[in-house]
Amino acid sequence: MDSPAVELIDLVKRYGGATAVDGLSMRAAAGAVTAVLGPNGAGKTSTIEICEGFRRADSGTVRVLGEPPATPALRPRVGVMLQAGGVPPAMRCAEWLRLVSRFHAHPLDPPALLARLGLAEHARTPFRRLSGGQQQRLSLAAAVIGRPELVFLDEPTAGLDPQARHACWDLVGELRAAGVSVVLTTHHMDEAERLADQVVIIDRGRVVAEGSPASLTGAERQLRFRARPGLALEELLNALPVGSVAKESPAGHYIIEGQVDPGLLATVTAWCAAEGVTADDLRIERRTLEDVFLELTGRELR
Ligand SMILES: Nc1ncnc2c1ncn2[C@@H]1O[C@H](COP(=O)(O)OP(=O)(O)OP(=O)(O)O)[C@@H](O)[C@H]1O
Repeated sequence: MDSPAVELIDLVKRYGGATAVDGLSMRAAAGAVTAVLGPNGAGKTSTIEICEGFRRADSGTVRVLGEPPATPALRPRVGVMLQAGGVPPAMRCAEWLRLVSRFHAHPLDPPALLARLGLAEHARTPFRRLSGGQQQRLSLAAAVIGRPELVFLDEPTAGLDPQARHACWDLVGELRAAGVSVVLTTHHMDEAERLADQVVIIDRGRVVAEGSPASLTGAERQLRFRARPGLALEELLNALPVGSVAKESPAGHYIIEGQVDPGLLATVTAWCAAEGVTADDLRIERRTLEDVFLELTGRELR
């Protein structure tokens, strides 16, 4: 097996008395996109910033491209996009990218990269005058300009408009195609499903699930529909085969799990008709990563 791009064993990070990362172990495969998911405060940024060498672990083993994280030789090999900051406020876009490019032996062309991320017309704009989404894009450009072997992207599409989000996804796809290892965090489950080869879900500083999006969501299908809230699901369940599950989550959104076949579909629609209920958006689909995420991490706010 190829050596992983990132390997963490029993990682622990404490802030005062609070344990943010609590014995976390994971591997990010080389040449793959690994998405680290978790609720607010789960420990994602702490973990990523330890890998980037910006924070120190209290205990555990961290290997980044086979090296301890703060090893100077890693700097040209690893690209980093922070959640915020890192760029001097008065620095103009093009100037910053040119400066960062000088730290690398074979950088991408700064003007071409600016154009690629829709920042060409802001080349002379100081960082502090960029919008939040434009600042994000400049940080993304700086992370990849050195043609790194491994890139850490902490919430790369947070606050981006749909066009910029797609540009970011395209860039991640190209990095992957070029054999670059990508480790990213995101709160967008659709983004993880679309981009990631491997998903690691963490909660309260520990890994609660990992695998490919398809292995996490499974092959089972569900029947979903929308209708007025509060339907008598116990009655519907009586009409369904034993072992079926019917739930309302959130209010007015219904999910039927079990042997989803023509018989089940007919039973549900007949029951709805008898109840005088129109089942809107009736569809059969696989569980989404968001379903799995909520099942594993719960619904309470963090
Ligand atoms: N510098 C710090 N000092 C004290 N506590 C911190 C510090 N950084 C993070 N924490 C705490 O550690 C926990 C994990 O934070 P972290 O930023 O790693 O989570 P996260 O999963 O990245 O969250 P989010 O999705 O909100 O970005 C949180 O409870 C947070 O309040």
